[in-house]
Amino acid sequence: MRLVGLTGGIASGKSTVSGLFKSAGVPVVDADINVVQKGTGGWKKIVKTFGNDILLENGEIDRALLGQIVFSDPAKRKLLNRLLAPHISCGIFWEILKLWVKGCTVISVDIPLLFETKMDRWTNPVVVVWVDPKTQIERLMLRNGCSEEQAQNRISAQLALDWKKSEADIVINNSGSLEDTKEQFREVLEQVSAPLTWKERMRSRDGFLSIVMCTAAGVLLAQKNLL
Ligand SMILES: CC(C)(COP(=O)(O)OP(=O)(O)OC[C@H]1O[C@@H](n2cnc3c(N)ncnc32)[C@H](O)[C@@H]1O)[C@@H](O)C(=O)NCCC(=O)NCCS
Ligand SMILES: Nc1ncnc2c1ncn2[C@@H]1O[C@H](COP(=O)(O)OP(=O)(O)OP(=O)(O)O)[C@@H](O)[C@H]1O
Repeated sequence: MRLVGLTGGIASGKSTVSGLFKSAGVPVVDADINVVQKGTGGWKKIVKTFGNDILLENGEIDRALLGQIVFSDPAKRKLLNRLLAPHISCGIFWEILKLWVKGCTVISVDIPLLFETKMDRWTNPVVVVWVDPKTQIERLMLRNGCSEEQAQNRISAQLALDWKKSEADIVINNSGSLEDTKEQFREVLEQVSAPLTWKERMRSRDGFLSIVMCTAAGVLLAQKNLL
């Protein structure tokens, strides 16, 4: 099984490229999916830590408010990351397991903080969706309807996109048109669809064992309230 690590910077185009993978029939696991949904372990920890004021009337997390808090306060962001880390890795693990049981041989895993959380060890290849800084900030401001300062705060909350680019196995430059990106994607799809070499198989086996161990450790620590 090949786990493609899909990452990039905020608003660099990960979801756009995820969409291309899905259209090509490659399943995508989204790291963020349901992690703060009402009633989940992640939701409970957020309410316990940030209080009931973080909830909307329907009991869901007020994402806009939580985003404002954590993207303007690095200590609170670090705390949120620590609270959610075991739930995120656990969620990714189960999604991969379900797809593996179904017989999927190539799975794309969309993890915005792939390098920050060191999950790049699990995946091969690592695909970084890169965008030039000016376009990134313009797209982020447009999509989120936020100021330049707010957009910059969110960009600064992650490792530099140019550094991620330098660590990538494959780079998709999403600074141009959607058609440009689709053109690059066609080549990427060919590369990731190629059978794994022996070296890659060993690496993915080690990666899979790391996922199992990290998830088990995370769940155990979370149960003992050590996280
Ligand atoms: C803070 C939250 C509520 C903001 O929600 P909102 O709907 O405004 O943004 P959304 O979830 O679409 O995230 C947009 C992008 O922000 C970036 N981002 C999200 N969380 C973080 C974080 N903790 N640190 C740095 N960047 C982040 C990612 O690039 C992500 O793709 C939400 O992002 C969240 O719950 N984050 C914590 C989960 C997490 O760490 N996700 C990354 C998993 S690898
Ligand atoms: N090539 C492109 N041309 C024009 N607009 C684009 C292009 N690619 C993405 N966009 C737009 O830029 C914004 C960010 O793209 P996308 O949501 O795919 O990024 P992301 O990396 O998944 O973002 P996030 O990290 O915030 O989840 C969206 O509004 C999207 O429609």
